[in-house]
Amino acid sequence: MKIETAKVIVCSPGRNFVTLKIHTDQGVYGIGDATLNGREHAVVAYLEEHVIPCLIGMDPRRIEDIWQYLYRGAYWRRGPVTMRAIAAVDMALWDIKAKMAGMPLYDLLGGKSRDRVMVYGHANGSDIDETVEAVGHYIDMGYKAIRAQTGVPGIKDAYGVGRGKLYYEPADAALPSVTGWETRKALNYVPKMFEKLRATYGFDHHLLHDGHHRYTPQEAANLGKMLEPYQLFWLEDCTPAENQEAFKLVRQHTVTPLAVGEIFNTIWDAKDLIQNQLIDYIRCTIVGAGGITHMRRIADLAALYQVRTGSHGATDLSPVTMGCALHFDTWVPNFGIQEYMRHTEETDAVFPHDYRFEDGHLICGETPGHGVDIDEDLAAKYPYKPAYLPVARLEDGTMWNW
Ligand SMILES: O=C(O)[C@@H](O)[C@@H](O)[C@H](O)[C@H](O)CO
Ligand SMILES: [Mg+2]
Repeated sequence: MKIETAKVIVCSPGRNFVTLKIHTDQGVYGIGDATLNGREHAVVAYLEEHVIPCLIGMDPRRIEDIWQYLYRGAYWRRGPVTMRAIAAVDMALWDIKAKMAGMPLYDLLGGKSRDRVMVYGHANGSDIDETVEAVGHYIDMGYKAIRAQTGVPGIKDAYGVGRGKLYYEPADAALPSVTGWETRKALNYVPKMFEKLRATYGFDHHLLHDGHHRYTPQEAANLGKMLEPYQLFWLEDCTPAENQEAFKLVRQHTVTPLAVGEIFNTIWDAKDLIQNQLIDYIRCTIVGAGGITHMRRIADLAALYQVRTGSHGATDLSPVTMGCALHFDTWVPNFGIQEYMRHTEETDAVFPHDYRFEDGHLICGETPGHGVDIDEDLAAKYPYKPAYLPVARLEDGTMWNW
């Protein structure tokens, strides 16, 4: 069996997506997600110029060997561009293998460990009252777990506050928009939001919060400690994780569960955090961390240390990643939770899929493969539009972490 052709499809049905489609000489094709929000064309070039020419003629059944070839063979290994390109190839090859086997991907991975996958949605508002109302909207939609983010008085465009009710798209401008940040103001306001949320809705629902890399380790420890009475499911990205050691300081001061990893792209980014049990959930994604092949390694390492998966699932991860993630989540023994920021109807039309939302959970389909396809004719109607993620500056103009 041979890879006959492969092509990259770039489209923008509501937001930009990069999709790799691999055709084999047996008439079966597979697709993979290669979207890197705000840097899409870097991955397009990597795939078209440096990966696809090597793939032609390879045996698509040799998923592991192709993964090792693309990882070790690049010499310049790791990084978000390289690993997203490898992920797209990997997803497409697993899609092909499952189609050839006539089984849904979760079956090929080892079968179901659960029938459905608990997800969390994004509730946000310009202030505490608006966010409390938004959380109520998610509870009414049946969510068991809800992330809550609020605007903060005195901070321009604080992280996580969307423009619409259900959809939130941070990549909002043809050049990076400038947002503000001031940690002290956030530390004085965020705990009040969770106090109001628990007072309003009690403790029956999981509440989550994303620190989005904004705090120093000491500030993150302070926030984690202040949130303890509200029993969060997790505090995410509480401090930048390049220095994995930093989480020791946070862990010493708080029992609020910690989650990190959406910007990680290999197991090496997470190894010390997991082995030293500095986190409770690993947020790596199939598109961000080298595909299903590498995500299995990350999940298996995490399982040794009782760390559970909590994969990133923002709108900038295409339905192809969501489809693969749901099959993975249905199989993986140490599953925690799956983020699910709903895609727009335009996006869902370009990427027909068989997963469905029900009672606060997602259920993957039974179609052979990962259950997601791309309508190329419809995709062509949505040309790429440059869109950057914002940047963040402190009040004195210092560049900060968006
Ligand atoms: O946890 C999350 O969902 C966020 O961190 C993301 O929405 C993140 O801001 C975007 O994926 C960036 O493209
Ligand atoms: Mg996040």
